Amino acid sequence: MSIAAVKPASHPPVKHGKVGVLLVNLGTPDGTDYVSMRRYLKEFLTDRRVIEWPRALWYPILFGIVLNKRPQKVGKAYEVIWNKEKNESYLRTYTRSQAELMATSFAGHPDVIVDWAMRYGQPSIASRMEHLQKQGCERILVFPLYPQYAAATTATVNDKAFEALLKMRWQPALRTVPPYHDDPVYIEALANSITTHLAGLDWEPEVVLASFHGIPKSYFDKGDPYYCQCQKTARLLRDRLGWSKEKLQVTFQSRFGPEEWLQPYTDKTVEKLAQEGVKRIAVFNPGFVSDCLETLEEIAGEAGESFLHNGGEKFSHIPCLNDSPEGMAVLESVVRRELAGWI
Ligand SMILES: C=CC1=C(C)c2cc3[nH]c(cc4nc(cc5[nH]c(cc1n2)c(C)c5CCC(=O)O)C(CCC(=O)O)=C4C)c(C)c3C=C
Ligand SMILES: [Fe+2]
Ligand SMILES: [Fe+2]
Repeated sequence: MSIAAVKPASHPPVKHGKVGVLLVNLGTPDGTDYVSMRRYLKEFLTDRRVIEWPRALWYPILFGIVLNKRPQKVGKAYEVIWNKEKNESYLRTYTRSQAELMATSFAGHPDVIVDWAMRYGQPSIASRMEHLQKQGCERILVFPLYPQYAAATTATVNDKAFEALLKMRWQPALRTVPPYHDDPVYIEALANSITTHLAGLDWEPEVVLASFHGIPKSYFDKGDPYYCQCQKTARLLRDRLGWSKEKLQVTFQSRFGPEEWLQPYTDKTVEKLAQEGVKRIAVFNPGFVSDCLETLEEIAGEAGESFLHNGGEKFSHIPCLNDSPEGMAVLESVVRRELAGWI
């Protein structure tokens, strides 16, 4: 007997048989004003995967000091790098564009639906998971947009995705994308973006810094593989480019709070290189899929100023892969591999 024969005429139409792909990046405030910034930072900094301190110790500092002062300070920094045309941060602009371009590349697979979400702020992971499920996705691939795994980034995205299933009667099957820090397609795309960018300059850098976002050293001591994966990305890039450890140096940026973070620090290294007489450097951010506050303001802006202020002469920031054809080739090759058996 066929299904059609047993389904009563009154049965509501049910969408099914689709596969969802959900690209997820870190997050972004809705605006640069105090209220939007505070809402965003509160969601971010109450995440136990981000700040692992005991709540009794952290909350008085967070609610007493950080959430009173930081929204204004960081809001001003966001204003400098805000995408005025779209009235949103570039992280949001690039993430949406990546999802749209990926959807185009899956045009030959009408059963695949590509969407995007943010871990903090809007659109939330839960809202997009629910939307995918309602469109008939019985399988969803969640892609935390971080080449190197960290509990503070990858794991918290995955936690949220699984949390969204808690509220669903008809749960889709869920897959999560593993880190791709050593994927040859990713290494090749980075190498090409570096060489293309440097070929466009009328000077050659003495040193190129691969600046990754930092994490507290204590997270590494507890077993986070992030540091090792950053080092492996850099080693593979050195091999590919034929560069020495002195030419391509790894640093860690964006320290937050009083703890020791992964070293060497980007800001201190930039200062030191200039003071030691290095005149020309370039910096790129291999751990960031898209340009954002941390790359545009902290590196292209602040680090550049600091290098020139301390005696350096030439500074260049190499953009992230963003929604470039090379960047999309990386994301698409990872997604196609992880969808194996589903499409
Ligand atoms: C203890 C705090 C933080 C950890 C650990 C951390 C890890 C981490 N973050 C990224 C990527 C991004 N972080 C961004 C902004 C940002 N990060 C923190 C704190 C920690 N990050 C804060 C408080 C902020 C907000 C800005 C500020 O107040 O300084 C962003 C930018 C978002 C944007 O909208 O532009 C990204 C991206 C990684 C990859 C990482 C660990 C590996
Ligand atoms: Fe961060
Ligand atoms: Fe920062």
